[in-house]
Amino acid sequence: MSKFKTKYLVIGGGIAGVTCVETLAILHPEENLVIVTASSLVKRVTNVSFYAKTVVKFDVADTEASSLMKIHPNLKIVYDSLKFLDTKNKIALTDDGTEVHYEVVCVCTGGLPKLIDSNKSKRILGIRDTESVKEFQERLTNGNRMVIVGNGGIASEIVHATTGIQKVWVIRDDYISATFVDPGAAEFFQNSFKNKSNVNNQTVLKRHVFTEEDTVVSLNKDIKSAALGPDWYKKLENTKNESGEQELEIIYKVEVESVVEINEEYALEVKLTNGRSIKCDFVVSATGVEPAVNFAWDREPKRGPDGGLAVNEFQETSIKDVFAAGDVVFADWQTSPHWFQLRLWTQARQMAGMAAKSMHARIVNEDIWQDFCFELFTHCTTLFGYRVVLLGKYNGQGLGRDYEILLRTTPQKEYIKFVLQNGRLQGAILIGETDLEEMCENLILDQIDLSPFGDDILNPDIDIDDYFD
Ligand SMILES: Cc1cc2nc3c(=O)[nH]c(=O)nc-3n(C[C@H](O)[C@H](O)[C@H](O)COP(=O)(O)OP(=O)(O)OC[C@H]3O[C@@H](n4cnc5c(N)ncnc54)[C@H](O)[C@@H]3O)c2cc1C
Ligand SMILES: NC(=O)C1=CN([C@@H]2O[C@H](COP(=O)(O)OP(=O)(O)OC[C@H]3O[C@@H](n4cnc5c(N)ncnc54)[C@H](OP(=O)(O)O)[C@@H]3O)[C@@H](O)[C@H]2O)C=CC1
Repeated sequence: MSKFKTKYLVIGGGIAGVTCVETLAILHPEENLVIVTASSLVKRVTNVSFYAKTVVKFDVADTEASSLMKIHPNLKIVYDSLKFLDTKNKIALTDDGTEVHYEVVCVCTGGLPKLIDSNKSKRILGIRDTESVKEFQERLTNGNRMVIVGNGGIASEIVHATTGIQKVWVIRDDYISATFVDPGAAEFFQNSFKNKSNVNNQTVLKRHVFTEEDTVVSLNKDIKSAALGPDWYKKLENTKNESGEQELEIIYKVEVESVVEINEEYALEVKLTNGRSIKCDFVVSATGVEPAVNFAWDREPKRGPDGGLAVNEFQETSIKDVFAAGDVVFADWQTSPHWFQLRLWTQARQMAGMAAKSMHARIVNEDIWQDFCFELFTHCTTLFGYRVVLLGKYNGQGLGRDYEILLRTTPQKEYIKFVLQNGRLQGAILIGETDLEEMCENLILDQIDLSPFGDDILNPDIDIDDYFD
């Protein structure tokens, strides 16, 4: 049994754990730091580019955990899983019996896919790490029909990236990609992938006083490695069943009632709440994540309603000197009006940077303030081949019924939505190469009254940046 003594301890080698190590390497390189990671490959952020002060795009790369020693001279890596955290005596115990005595610890154990009907069949797949993608690729190569359940990031990416297989996409909303966009943007995406050659590219600009009800109008119209990163689905592009048919059917406003294994041409029968049944080779359950608090404690910390470790604005749990960051966390502070939690790379990175600063401040006995990045929700991603930037309350989240939406859309080129309340910008969806990120960031953060500008704010013939220079 090995024993280590350290000031700083980090648990988990995902983006949160590694960012915490990297930040501590800058803040306190002369102190000892131990990372306990269940996987020898860890995630590192690379190619960071700033679209605005808080709008950051980056790549994520798998790297050997040992490479972290280059950035932190006093780092010790324990390749094992945390089994028990004794927070009174400040000892972390791993599966193989290693004891790490720490002063401050940061728990970054991530999340696990939350599957529908997970006990019933091995053919219900969740996507989280490299191993689960390999299994998915095998099923894709040999399958003829899959059912995709869920309407968030993973489902949208799978629908876009897979070919040569029939896809039945089962969603409980009445428009696609509801986690990230609104019905209008969903229509923009669908028109792009349905009718590439037959689109009138005229720009349409309109203002509409929306209520929340309007925004849902039918369009008819056991963790072993870290979560994947932004470009994971590119691996799927070369995985095809050459003899398979390419076909997509979207079934709106239904849920899965049951999934039964059958012994017929297809191995599964999926029954839906609308009475329909679909036979398929496998199901992808892209139905969200749950926090992975997969170890025991001497005393239970406060948890959020989703089971995540509740943390304050300094990323500290209800147990002193126990910090947490990333998907395992529930943000339990009074958030700023334009920020909310979504389990994303960006937030794992931001929370881990904050946790590292707080841990360092505790050790050196300094005061600290919450980082500026928590002032504004930002997410930069790619959906259906388009750059998508989401800012603030981009879907009117929590604004009640009293807000306006200003839209500008040019089919196949861009979709821009401003969410305004009392004439002030509260959020925005920017799809395509709009170049509006910085202006929107400033307008939301400064809460400038935009009523004098009317619809000119989004008039394509006017350079709106000039107004605010
Ligand atoms: C398919 C997919 C695509 C995604 N795409 C995007 C995207 O495009 N943009 C975006 O912003 N976000 C994306 N996300 C979300 C993003 O990956 C997560 O929000 C982020 O990875 C969370 O990082 P984390 O470090 O908190 O957790 P994880 O990445 O899950 O890392 C947790 C780490 O802890 C380790 N661990 C767990 N338990 C223990 C234990 N007991 N002891 C020791 N180690 C342990 C694990 O091995 C792992 O290394 C995607 C997620 C998935 C699944
Ligand atoms: N490009 C990006 O930024 C990407 C980000 N990610 C992140 O990775 C994580 C995992 O992605 P994903 O699994 O897509 O999770 P998301 O949280 O993005 O989406 C989950 C979806 O599943 C739906 N859902 C939940 N339970 C059920 C159920 N029982 N039946 C039917 N639908 C259900 C949710 O609906 P409802 O909202 O109604 O609960 C929601 O539409 C998320 O944190 C996500 O943000 C993943 C891929 C890409």
